[in-house]
Amino acid sequence: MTIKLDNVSKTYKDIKALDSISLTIQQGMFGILGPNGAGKTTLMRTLMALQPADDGKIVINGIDIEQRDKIRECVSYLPQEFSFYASMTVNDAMDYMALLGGISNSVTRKKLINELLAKVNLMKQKRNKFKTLSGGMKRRLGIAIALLKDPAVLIVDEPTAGLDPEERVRFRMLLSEFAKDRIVLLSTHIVGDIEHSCKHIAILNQGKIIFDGEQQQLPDEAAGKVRELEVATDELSDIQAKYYVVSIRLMATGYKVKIITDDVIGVQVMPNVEDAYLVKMSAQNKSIQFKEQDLLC
Ligand SMILES: Nc1ncnc2c1ncn2[C@@H]1O[C@H](COP(=O)(O)OP(=O)(O)OP(=O)(O)O)[C@@H](O)[C@H]1O
Repeated sequence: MTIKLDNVSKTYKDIKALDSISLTIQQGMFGILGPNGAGKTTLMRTLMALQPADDGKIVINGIDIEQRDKIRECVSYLPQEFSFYASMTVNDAMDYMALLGGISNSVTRKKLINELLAKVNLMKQKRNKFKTLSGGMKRRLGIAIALLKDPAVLIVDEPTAGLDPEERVRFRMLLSEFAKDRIVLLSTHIVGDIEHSCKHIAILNQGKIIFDGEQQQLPDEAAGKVRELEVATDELSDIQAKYYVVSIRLMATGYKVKIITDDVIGVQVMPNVEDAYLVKMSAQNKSIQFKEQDLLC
């Protein structure tokens, strides 16, 4: 079970959304991490054969991406915003999608639907209308629908967007379960989405792969570049202006600030995965500004 991309490029007018991407993705969970505009959606759409690349070669499980119908048979996609007919019940939604997918035998459909709803823990909600489901339940229904055709590849966009912490954990565990016998590709800009579930990750930035490997390599590569210092309240803005700030924690007096730098200042700390990701990004894109919600205040 493999996805192989070889020098894949895609340009929209003057924007190179994918720039000579080469990747090999094996069975299990694989994370594609990158900021907004990195090219993640373009990559996902290309892998689903929804749009062609301009250059390069993609082969999924031995099938060339040019064989679109065959590719669509083995690749399923769960979008970030999964929506359905509001008044349709969970069971009817599954039945409708199974019928559309060509499962004409009603006994086969019923058995499959029950199996999948049990797997995603939605049996109790079987007769509930879509509009009454929580965000997490909707996403779990989305997964059950995506699995109807038993795809070899499941692509999930921003897996935990809008979910509460408990649902996030449950959803990640569910995806890990489904990755035991298929490729589950997670596309996200949130490190936490892939941190505990994906052994292998690729970081995409401005259409280029800037890291491809085991997640645990990342902190090692960033070692020596992250430092922590305590600053008084009136010094904070100077530090923010001078350094690439990763996080800010409010202390009894002032703040504890984590920065990316080669300067010998404060104390050196071992980077976590998120710090290491930001070290990579800072090396690529010096002008990135972090939004306030990205910082721990
Ligand atoms: N149809 C299009 N026409 C023109 N430019 C596009 C089109 N689709 C995407 N782009 C541009 O290509 C680049 C990559 O976009 P893409 O949506 O693939 O990134 P992304 O990583 O998915 O971002 P986000 O997380 O914000 O969805 C961006 O600069 C975007 O503006």
